[in-house]
Amino acid sequence: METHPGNAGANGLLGMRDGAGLVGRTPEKSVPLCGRPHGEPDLPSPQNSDSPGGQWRPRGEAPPTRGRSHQDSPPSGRRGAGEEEEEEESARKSEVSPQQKSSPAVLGQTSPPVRTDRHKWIKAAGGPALLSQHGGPSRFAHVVLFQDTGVGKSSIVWRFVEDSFDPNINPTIGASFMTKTVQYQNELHKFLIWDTAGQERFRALAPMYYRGSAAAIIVYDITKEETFSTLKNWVKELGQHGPPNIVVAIAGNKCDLVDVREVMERDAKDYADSIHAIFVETSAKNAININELFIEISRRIPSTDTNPPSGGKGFKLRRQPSEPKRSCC
Ligand SMILES: Nc1nc2c(ncn2[C@@H]2O[C@H](COP(=O)(O)OP(=O)(O)OP(=O)(O)O)[C@@H](O)[C@H]2O)c(=O)[nH]1
Repeated sequence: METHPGNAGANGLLGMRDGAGLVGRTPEKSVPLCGRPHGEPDLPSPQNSDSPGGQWRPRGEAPPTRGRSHQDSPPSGRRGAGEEEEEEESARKSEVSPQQKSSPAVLGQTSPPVRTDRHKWIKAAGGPALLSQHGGPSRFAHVVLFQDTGVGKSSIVWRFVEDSFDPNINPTIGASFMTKTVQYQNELHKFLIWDTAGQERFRALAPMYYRGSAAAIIVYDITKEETFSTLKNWVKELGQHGPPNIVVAIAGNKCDLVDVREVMERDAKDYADSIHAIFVETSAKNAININELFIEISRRIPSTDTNPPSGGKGFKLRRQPSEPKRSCC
């Protein structure tokens, strides 16, 4: 089991968060938006996944040791699976909590390497058929998150990887890196996630992160109209300078705060449709549509094998079964 937050500074120092867990079966259809119940959940939550190694803990229990930081260079392009393995091993050498993520002091901290139960876990997840030649997940996807500070990028990633939420999370410095492996159809997909800092002083670093990415999640805060405006600048930049076939996803975060909404869901959806982007309203706080967002990204990233993913056109969004029952939006 692995978990880990961290940061990268403008000087190229970066942190790593690492985790793995199972997300269940294939999404089936589209529609639902934040807070609307949409039938029975079709994806097991992290809590009820059977991930060996105790990746997911019961709610209320203290988080596992989390946070890894290591010193490295930002990505200069997509890397091979073998390099990713090395990257992970390197990252296991030190740890940092999410509360510490902006503290330069933690960047040099180290702790004993954390043992990974990757192979055991993969076997339990589905057997050798899911393994790639090198024994790891069969697909890797670099995903990067962008936007202004405070929209909830880190919280989304933290929710996805660790299924936790920290209301006092610190601003990201530079960027942080985390991983999570999910099952999609008959494969294990490993997400390698760059969470970039939203503060203006780190703006110039963005190209280093999106150049090597297969997908970009541009997050806005539904309670702040200006974040929806800046989102369009990111879309434009990605269109001009990003990888040609990068999958773009737009996430309207904080949909638990619907009472103070400034961005209409319909407007955002229409815009997303106009640029052929994935769209979803999320709540990192209430764990709404976070897994679904990543699963849809996984679905849209072109497969390199001869068996392209099958299934419907959309994906089914749902309220996470692990969440409180109160309505969101
Ligand atoms: N109500 C609510 N608050 C959220 C949600 N997601 C994040 N927040 C809060 O928004 C604030 C900013 O969250 P972050 O995840 O640090 O935002 P960020 O976009 O990563 O910010 P930078 O790291 O500075 O780029 C924190 O106080 C979070 O607790 C959400 O879904 N709902």
